Amino acid sequence: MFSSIKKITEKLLNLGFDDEYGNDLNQKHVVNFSYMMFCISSVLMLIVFTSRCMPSVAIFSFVGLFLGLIGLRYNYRGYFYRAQVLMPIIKIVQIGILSLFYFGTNSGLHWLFVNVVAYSFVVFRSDQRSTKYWVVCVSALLFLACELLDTRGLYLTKIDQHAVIVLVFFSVSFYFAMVIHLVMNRLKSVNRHLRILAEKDELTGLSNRRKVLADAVNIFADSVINRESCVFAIVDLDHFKKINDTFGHEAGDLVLSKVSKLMASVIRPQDKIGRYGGEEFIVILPNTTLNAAERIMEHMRQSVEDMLIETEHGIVIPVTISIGLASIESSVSRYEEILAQADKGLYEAKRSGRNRLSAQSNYQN
Ligand SMILES: Nc1nc2c(ncn2[C@@H]2O[C@H](COP(=O)(O)OP(=O)(O)OP(=O)(O)O)[C@@H](O)[C@H]2O)c(=O)[nH]1
Repeated sequence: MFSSIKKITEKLLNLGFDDEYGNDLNQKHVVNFSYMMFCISSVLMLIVFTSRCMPSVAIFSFVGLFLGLIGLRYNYRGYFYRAQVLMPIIKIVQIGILSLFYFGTNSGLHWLFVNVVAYSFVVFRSDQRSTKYWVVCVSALLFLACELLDTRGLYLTKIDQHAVIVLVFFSVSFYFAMVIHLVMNRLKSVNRHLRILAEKDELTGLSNRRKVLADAVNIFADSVINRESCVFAIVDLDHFKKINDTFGHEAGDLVLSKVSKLMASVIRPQDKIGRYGGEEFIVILPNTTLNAAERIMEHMRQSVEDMLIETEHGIVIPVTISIGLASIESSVSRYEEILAQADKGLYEAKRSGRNRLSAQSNYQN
Protein backbone atom coordinates (compact mmCIF):
# COMPACT_ATOMS: atom_id res chain seq x y z
CA MET A 1 0.00 0.00 0.00
CA PHE A 2 2.74 2.43 1.08
CA SER A 3 4.93 1.46 -1.86
CA SER A 4 2.12 2.11 -4.33
CA ILE A 5 1.43 5.52 -2.70
CA LYS A 6 5.17 6.25 -3.00
CA LYS A 7 5.15 5.21 -6.65
CA ILE A 8 2.15 7.43 -7.45
CA THR A 9 3.73 10.36 -5.56
CA GLU A 10 7.00 9.93 -7.46
CA LYS A 11 5.11 9.77 -10.75
CA LEU A 12 3.29 13.00 -9.91
CA LEU A 13 6.51 14.68 -8.78
CA ASN A 14 8.14 13.77 -12.09
CA LEU A 15 5.17 14.89 -14.19
CA GLY A 16 6.26 16.84 -17.26
CA PHE A 17 9.97 15.94 -16.93
CA ASP A 18 11.61 15.33 -20.25
CA ASP A 19 15.21 16.31 -19.65
CA GLU A 20 16.17 14.70 -16.35
CA TYR A 21 19.37 16.73 -15.99
CA GLY A 22 18.38 19.93 -17.72
CA ASN A 23 18.93 23.35 -16.25
CA ASP A 24 15.89 23.22 -14.00
CA LEU A 25 17.49 21.83 -10.89
CA ASN A 26 14.47 21.30 -8.73
CA GLN A 27 11.87 23.77 -9.95
CA LYS A 28 9.75 21.13 -11.63
CA HIS A 29 9.62 18.93 -8.57
CA VAL A 30 8.58 21.86 -6.38
CA VAL A 31 5.91 22.98 -8.86
CA ASN A 32 4.46 19.47 -9.06
CA PHE A 33 4.62 19.08 -5.30
CA SER A 34 2.82 22.41 -4.81
CA TYR A 35 0.03 21.34 -7.16
CA MET A 36 -0.28 18.02 -5.34
CA MET A 37 -0.59 19.78 -1.99
CA PHE A 38 -3.01 22.31 -3.42
CA CYS A 39 -5.28 19.67 -4.97
CA ILE A 40 -5.24 17.53 -1.80
CA SER A 41 -6.15 20.53 0.40
CA SER A 42 -8.91 21.55 -2.04
CA VAL A 43 -10.40 18.04 -1.96
CA LEU A 44 -10.30 18.01 1.86
CA MET A 45 -11.96 21.44 2.02
CA LEU A 46 -14.57 20.32 -0.48
CA ILE A 47 -15.43 17.29 1.70
CA VAL A 48 -15.41 19.21 5.00
CA PHE A 49 -17.51 22.16 3.83
CA THR A 50 -19.94 20.06 1.83
CA SER A 51 -20.57 17.93 4.90
CA ARG A 52 -21.04 21.08 6.99
CA CYS A 53 -23.53 22.46 4.47
CA MET A 54 -21.48 25.51 3.56
CA PRO A 55 -22.07 25.53 -0.20
CA SER A 56 -20.21 28.74 -1.06
CA VAL A 57 -16.90 27.54 0.47
CA ALA A 58 -17.46 24.10 -1.06
CA ILE A 59 -17.96 25.66 -4.52
CA PHE A 60 -14.93 27.89 -3.93
CA SER A 61 -12.85 24.77 -3.06
CA PHE A 62 -14.17 22.99 -6.14
CA VAL A 63 -13.08 25.89 -8.37
CA GLY A 64 -9.65 25.77 -6.66
CA LEU A 65 -9.41 22.04 -7.33
CA PHE A 66 -10.38 22.56 -10.97
CA LEU A 67 -7.70 25.24 -11.43
CA GLY A 68 -5.14 23.03 -9.68
CA LEU A 69 -5.90 20.22 -12.12
CA ILE A 70 -5.55 22.66 -15.03
CA GLY A 71 -2.08 23.58 -13.70
CA LEU A 72 -1.09 19.92 -13.50
CA ARG A 73 -2.34 19.42 -17.03
CA TYR A 74 -0.26 22.39 -18.24
CA ASN A 75 2.77 20.72 -16.71
CA TYR A 76 1.89 17.37 -18.25
CA ARG A 77 1.45 18.94 -21.71
CA GLY A 78 4.83 20.69 -21.39
CA TYR A 79 3.59 24.25 -20.72
CA PHE A 80 5.87 24.52 -17.72
CA TYR A 81 5.91 28.32 -17.52
CA ARG A 82 2.11 28.51 -17.42
CA ALA A 83 2.01 25.87 -14.67
CA GLN A 84 4.77 27.70 -12.81
CA VAL A 85 2.90 31.03 -12.82
CA LEU A 86 -0.64 29.72 -12.33
CA MET A 87 0.28 28.12 -8.99
CA PRO A 88 1.09 31.32 -7.04
CA ILE A 89 -1.86 33.14 -8.63
CA ILE A 90 -4.43 30.58 -7.49
CA LYS A 91 -2.77 30.28 -4.09
CA ILE A 92 -2.73 34.06 -3.56
CA VAL A 93 -6.38 34.36 -4.58
CA GLN A 94 -7.38 31.37 -2.45
CA ILE A 95 -5.53 32.45 0.71
CA GLY A 96 -6.60 36.10 0.28
CA ILE A 97 -10.31 35.34 -0.16
CA LEU A 98 -10.42 32.66 2.56
CA SER A 99 -8.60 34.90 5.07
CA LEU A 100 -10.36 38.18 4.37
CA PHE A 101 -13.89 37.02 3.61
CA TYR A 102 -14.67 33.47 4.70
CA PHE A 103 -12.62 32.57 7.76
CA GLY A 104 -11.55 35.96 9.11
CA THR A 105 -8.03 37.25 9.68
CA ASN A 106 -7.99 35.74 13.19
CA SER A 107 -7.81 32.30 11.62
CA GLY A 108 -4.10 32.87 10.89
CA LEU A 109 -4.64 31.38 7.44
CA HIS A 110 -2.65 34.23 5.88
CA TRP A 111 0.55 32.61 7.22
CA LEU A 112 0.19 30.31 4.20
CA PHE A 113 1.57 33.25 2.18
CA VAL A 114 4.95 32.13 3.56
CA ASN A 115 4.61 29.03 1.35
CA VAL A 116 3.92 31.21 -1.69
CA VAL A 117 7.06 33.28 -1.00
CA ALA A 118 9.15 30.11 -0.51
CA TYR A 119 7.70 28.73 -3.75
CA SER A 120 8.66 31.78 -5.76
CA PHE A 121 12.23 31.82 -4.41
CA VAL A 122 12.78 28.17 -5.33
CA VAL A 123 10.82 27.97 -8.57
CA PHE A 124 11.56 31.17 -10.49
CA ARG A 125 15.00 31.38 -12.09
CA SER A 126 17.09 34.55 -12.19
CA ASP A 127 15.73 35.42 -15.65
CA GLN A 128 12.22 35.31 -14.18
CA ARG A 129 13.12 37.80 -11.46
CA SER A 130 10.28 40.19 -12.24
CA THR A 131 7.65 37.43 -11.84
CA LYS A 132 9.28 36.34 -8.61
CA TYR A 133 9.25 39.84 -7.09
CA TRP A 134 5.72 40.44 -8.28
CA VAL A 135 4.53 37.30 -6.48
CA VAL A 136 6.55 38.10 -3.35
CA CYS A 137 5.27 41.71 -3.22
CA VAL A 138 1.61 40.76 -3.67
CA SER A 139 1.95 38.02 -1.03
CA ALA A 140 3.68 40.37 1.42
CA LEU A 141 1.08 43.13 0.88
CA LEU A 142 -1.84 40.75 1.36
CA PHE A 143 -0.16 39.27 4.42
CA LEU A 144 0.20 42.77 5.91
CA ALA A 145 -3.40 43.59 5.04
CA CYS A 146 -4.54 40.45 6.88
CA GLU A 147 -2.38 41.35 9.88
CA LEU A 148 -3.70 44.92 10.03
CA LEU A 149 -7.36 44.30 9.21
CA ASP A 150 -9.65 42.59 11.61
CA THR A 151 -12.25 40.85 9.48
CA ARG A 152 -14.64 38.45 11.09
CA GLY A 153 -15.04 35.04 9.57
CA LEU A 154 -18.44 34.01 8.29
CA TYR A 155 -17.97 30.35 8.72
CA LEU A 156 -15.58 29.52 11.53
CA THR A 157 -16.35 29.31 15.22
CA LYS A 158 -13.67 30.19 17.80
CA ILE A 159 -12.73 26.49 18.10
CA ASP A 160 -12.54 26.18 14.31
CA GLN A 161 -10.20 29.15 14.20
CA HIS A 162 -7.83 27.50 16.69
CA ALA A 163 -7.94 24.30 14.64
CA VAL A 164 -7.10 26.26 11.46
CA ILE A 165 -4.10 27.90 13.19
CA VAL A 166 -2.75 24.46 14.14
CA LEU A 167 -3.37 23.14 10.60
CA VAL A 168 -1.66 26.15 9.05
CA PHE A 169 1.35 25.66 11.32
CA PHE A 170 1.70 22.00 10.29
CA SER A 171 1.04 22.76 6.65
CA VAL A 172 3.72 25.49 6.49
CA SER A 173 6.23 23.29 8.36
CA PHE A 174 5.49 20.28 6.15
CA TYR A 175 5.73 22.35 2.96
CA PHE A 176 9.10 23.80 4.00
CA ALA A 177 10.47 20.41 5.05
CA MET A 178 9.38 18.86 1.74
CA VAL A 179 10.78 21.69 -0.38
CA ILE A 180 14.13 21.45 1.40
CA HIS A 181 14.06 17.66 1.00
CA LEU A 182 13.28 17.96 -2.73
CA VAL A 183 16.01 20.54 -3.28
CA MET A 184 18.61 18.48 -1.42
CA ASN A 185 17.66 15.24 -3.20
CA ARG A 186 17.79 16.90 -6.56
CA LEU A 187 21.16 18.49 -5.84
CA LYS A 188 22.50 15.12 -4.73
CA SER A 189 21.32 13.33 -7.86
CA VAL A 190 22.65 16.11 -10.14
CA ASN A 191 25.98 15.95 -8.27
CA ARG A 192 26.11 12.20 -8.78
CA HIS A 193 25.36 12.63 -12.48
CA LEU A 194 28.03 15.33 -12.88
CA ARG A 195 30.58 13.17 -11.11
CA ILE A 196 29.86 10.28 -13.49
CA LEU A 197 30.22 12.65 -16.47
CA ALA A 198 33.50 14.01 -15.08
CA GLU A 199 34.93 10.51 -14.60
CA LYS A 200 33.80 8.83 -17.79
CA ASP A 201 35.43 8.69 -21.21
CA GLU A 202 32.70 9.50 -23.69
CA LEU A 203 33.82 7.33 -26.62
CA THR A 204 34.64 4.11 -24.75
CA GLY A 205 32.39 4.42 -21.70
CA LEU A 206 35.38 3.48 -19.50
CA SER A 207 36.82 5.61 -16.71
CA ASN A 208 38.78 8.54 -18.07
CA ARG A 209 42.44 9.27 -17.35
CA ARG A 210 41.72 11.32 -14.23
CA LYS A 211 39.51 8.61 -12.70
CA VAL A 212 41.74 5.66 -13.50
CA LEU A 213 44.78 7.49 -12.12
CA ALA A 214 42.80 8.29 -8.94
CA ASP A 215 41.97 4.55 -8.73
CA ALA A 216 45.66 3.79 -9.22
CA VAL A 217 46.63 6.06 -6.30
CA ASN A 218 44.02 4.52 -3.99
CA ILE A 219 44.74 0.90 -4.88
CA PHE A 220 48.49 1.50 -4.65
CA ALA A 221 48.10 3.03 -1.17
CA ASP A 222 45.85 0.16 0.01
CA SER A 223 48.29 -2.43 -1.32
CA VAL A 224 51.23 -0.81 0.45
CA ILE A 225 49.32 -0.52 3.74
CA ASN A 226 48.04 -4.10 3.57
CA ARG A 227 51.32 -5.47 2.18
CA GLU A 228 49.47 -6.98 -0.75
CA SER A 229 50.70 -7.54 -4.27
CA CYS A 230 49.12 -5.38 -6.97
CA VAL A 231 49.70 -5.22 -10.71
CA PHE A 232 49.41 -2.31 -13.13
CA ALA A 233 49.08 -3.03 -16.84
CA ILE A 234 49.24 -0.68 -19.80
CA VAL A 235 47.42 -1.86 -22.92
CA ASP A 236 48.01 -0.33 -26.35
CA LEU A 237 46.30 -1.13 -29.65
CA ASP A 238 48.75 -2.23 -32.31
CA HIS A 239 49.20 -0.16 -35.47
CA PHE A 240 46.17 1.90 -34.65
CA LYS A 241 47.30 4.74 -36.89
CA LYS A 242 47.18 2.27 -39.79
CA ILE A 243 43.62 1.30 -38.85
CA ASN A 244 42.63 4.98 -38.92
CA ASP A 245 44.47 5.59 -42.19
CA THR A 246 43.07 2.48 -43.90
CA PHE A 247 39.49 2.37 -42.67
CA GLY A 248 38.87 5.96 -41.60
CA HIS A 249 38.64 7.76 -38.25
CA GLU A 250 35.07 6.59 -37.67
CA ALA A 251 36.11 2.97 -37.99
CA GLY A 252 38.98 3.78 -35.60
CA ASP A 253 36.44 5.04 -33.08
CA LEU A 254 34.36 1.89 -33.54
CA VAL A 255 37.43 -0.26 -32.86
CA LEU A 256 38.25 1.73 -29.71
CA SER A 257 34.71 1.37 -28.44
CA LYS A 258 34.40 -2.38 -29.19
CA VAL A 259 37.83 -3.28 -27.81
CA SER A 260 37.12 -1.25 -24.64
CA LYS A 261 33.87 -3.10 -24.04
CA LEU A 262 35.56 -6.45 -24.54
CA MET A 263 38.45 -5.55 -22.22
CA ALA A 264 36.04 -4.38 -19.53
CA SER A 265 34.15 -7.67 -19.82
CA VAL A 266 37.17 -9.95 -19.31
CA ILE A 267 38.59 -8.36 -16.16
CA ARG A 268 37.37 -9.30 -12.66
CA PRO A 269 34.87 -7.14 -10.76
CA GLN A 270 37.57 -5.86 -8.41
CA ASP A 271 39.87 -4.77 -11.27
CA LYS A 272 39.81 -1.26 -12.69
CA ILE A 273 40.21 -0.19 -16.28
CA GLY A 274 40.37 3.26 -17.83
CA ARG A 275 41.45 5.10 -20.94
CA TYR A 276 44.91 6.53 -20.38
CA GLY A 277 44.83 8.52 -23.64
CA GLY A 278 44.41 7.88 -27.41
CA GLU A 279 44.60 4.11 -27.89
CA GLU A 280 46.24 3.41 -24.53
CA PHE A 281 44.50 1.93 -21.48
CA ILE A 282 45.41 1.18 -17.88
CA VAL A 283 44.27 -1.93 -16.04
CA ILE A 284 44.78 -2.15 -12.28
CA LEU A 285 44.61 -5.55 -10.64
CA PRO A 286 44.50 -5.25 -6.85
CA ASN A 287 45.63 -8.04 -4.54
CA THR A 288 46.99 -10.03 -7.49
CA THR A 289 50.35 -11.69 -8.10
CA LEU A 290 52.21 -11.03 -11.32
CA ASN A 291 51.59 -14.62 -12.49
CA ALA A 292 47.84 -14.37 -11.92
CA ALA A 293 47.76 -10.97 -13.66
CA GLU A 294 49.63 -12.41 -16.63
CA ARG A 295 46.98 -15.09 -17.03
CA ILE A 296 44.15 -12.53 -16.94
CA MET A 297 45.87 -10.18 -19.35
CA GLU A 298 46.84 -13.01 -21.72
CA HIS A 299 43.18 -13.97 -21.83
CA MET A 300 42.37 -10.35 -22.67
CA ARG A 301 44.99 -10.28 -25.45
CA GLN A 302 43.69 -13.53 -26.92
CA SER A 303 40.06 -12.35 -26.74
CA VAL A 304 40.89 -9.12 -28.61
CA GLU A 305 42.80 -11.07 -31.26
CA ASP A 306 39.83 -13.41 -31.70
CA MET A 307 37.16 -10.75 -31.86
CA LEU A 308 35.50 -9.76 -35.11
CA ILE A 309 35.02 -6.07 -35.67
CA GLU A 310 32.98 -5.33 -38.74
CA THR A 311 32.35 -1.87 -40.19
CA GLU A 312 28.91 -0.93 -41.49
CA HIS A 313 30.21 -1.71 -44.99
CA GLY A 314 30.94 -5.29 -43.88
CA ILE A 315 34.71 -4.89 -43.73
CA VAL A 316 36.38 -6.88 -40.96
CA ILE A 317 39.11 -4.98 -39.11
CA PRO A 318 41.84 -7.11 -37.55
CA VAL A 319 42.89 -5.81 -34.12
CA THR A 320 45.56 -6.84 -31.66
CA ILE A 321 46.90 -5.34 -28.45
CA SER A 322 50.27 -5.22 -26.70
CA ILE A 323 50.46 -5.19 -22.92
CA GLY A 324 53.11 -4.17 -20.39
CA LEU A 325 52.74 -5.30 -16.78
CA ALA A 326 54.49 -4.46 -13.53
CA SER A 327 53.80 -5.33 -9.92
CA ILE A 328 54.53 -3.58 -6.64
CA GLU A 329 58.01 -4.23 -5.34
CA SER A 330 59.23 -3.39 -1.85
CA SER A 331 61.46 -0.60 -3.15
CA VAL A 332 58.59 1.24 -4.88
CA SER A 333 57.31 4.28 -3.04
CA ARG A 334 55.15 5.96 -5.73
CA TYR A 335 52.53 4.52 -8.04
CA GLU A 336 54.10 6.39 -10.96
CA GLU A 337 57.12 4.10 -10.67
CA ILE A 338 55.02 0.99 -11.33
CA LEU A 339 53.31 2.73 -14.23
CA ALA A 340 56.72 3.64 -15.68
CA GLN A 341 57.78 0.00 -15.38
CA ALA A 342 54.55 -1.19 -17.03
CA ASP A 343 55.29 1.29 -19.81
CA LYS A 344 58.73 -0.25 -20.19
CA GLY A 345 57.04 -3.64 -20.47
CA LEU A 346 54.76 -2.26 -23.16
CA TYR A 347 57.77 -0.95 -25.07
CA GLU A 348 59.32 -4.42 -24.83
CA ALA A 349 56.12 -6.06 -26.10
CA LYS A 350 55.98 -3.66 -29.07
CA ARG A 351 59.66 -4.10 -29.82
CA SER A 352 59.46 -7.87 -29.85
CA GLY A 353 56.71 -7.98 -32.46
CA ARG A 354 53.43 -6.70 -30.82
CA ASN A 355 50.30 -8.77 -29.98
CA ARG A 356 51.97 -10.03 -26.80
CA LEU A 357 52.54 -9.10 -23.19
CA SER A 358 55.71 -8.39 -21.32
CA ALA A 359 55.94 -8.39 -17.52
CA GLN A 360 58.51 -6.39 -15.60
CA SER A 361 59.45 -8.15 -12.36
CA ASN A 362 62.18 -7.51 -9.80
CA TYR A 363 62.96 -4.35 -11.71
CA GLN A 364 64.67 -2.70 -8.76
CA ASN A 365 67.69 -4.91 -9.38
N1 LIG B 1 39.89 7.16 -34.37
C1 LIG B 1 40.59 7.62 -33.33
N2 LIG B 1 41.93 7.69 -33.40
C2 LIG B 1 42.62 8.12 -32.33
C3 LIG B 1 41.96 8.53 -31.14
N3 LIG B 1 42.92 8.92 -30.27
C4 LIG B 1 44.10 8.75 -30.86
N4 LIG B 1 43.95 8.26 -32.12
C5 LIG B 1 44.95 7.93 -33.12
O1 LIG B 1 45.72 6.83 -32.67
C6 LIG B 1 46.92 6.83 -33.44
C7 LIG B 1 48.06 6.36 -32.58
O2 LIG B 1 49.15 6.18 -33.39
P1 LIG B 1 50.59 5.78 -32.87
O3 LIG B 1 50.84 6.43 -31.55
O4 LIG B 1 51.55 6.03 -33.97
O5 LIG B 1 50.49 4.26 -32.54
P2 LIG B 1 50.16 3.01 -33.44
O6 LIG B 1 49.85 3.35 -34.84
O7 LIG B 1 49.10 2.25 -32.71
O8 LIG B 1 51.51 2.19 -33.42
P3 LIG B 1 52.02 1.24 -32.28
O9 LIG B 1 51.47 1.73 -30.99
O10 LIG B 1 53.52 1.39 -32.36
O11 LIG B 1 51.58 -0.11 -32.63
C8 LIG B 1 47.12 8.26 -33.95
O12 LIG B 1 46.98 8.25 -35.35
C9 LIG B 1 45.96 9.03 -33.32
O13 LIG B 1 45.44 10.00 -34.21
C10 LIG B 1 40.55 8.47 -31.11
O14 LIG B 1 39.88 8.81 -30.13
N5 LIG B 1 39.90 8.02 -32.21
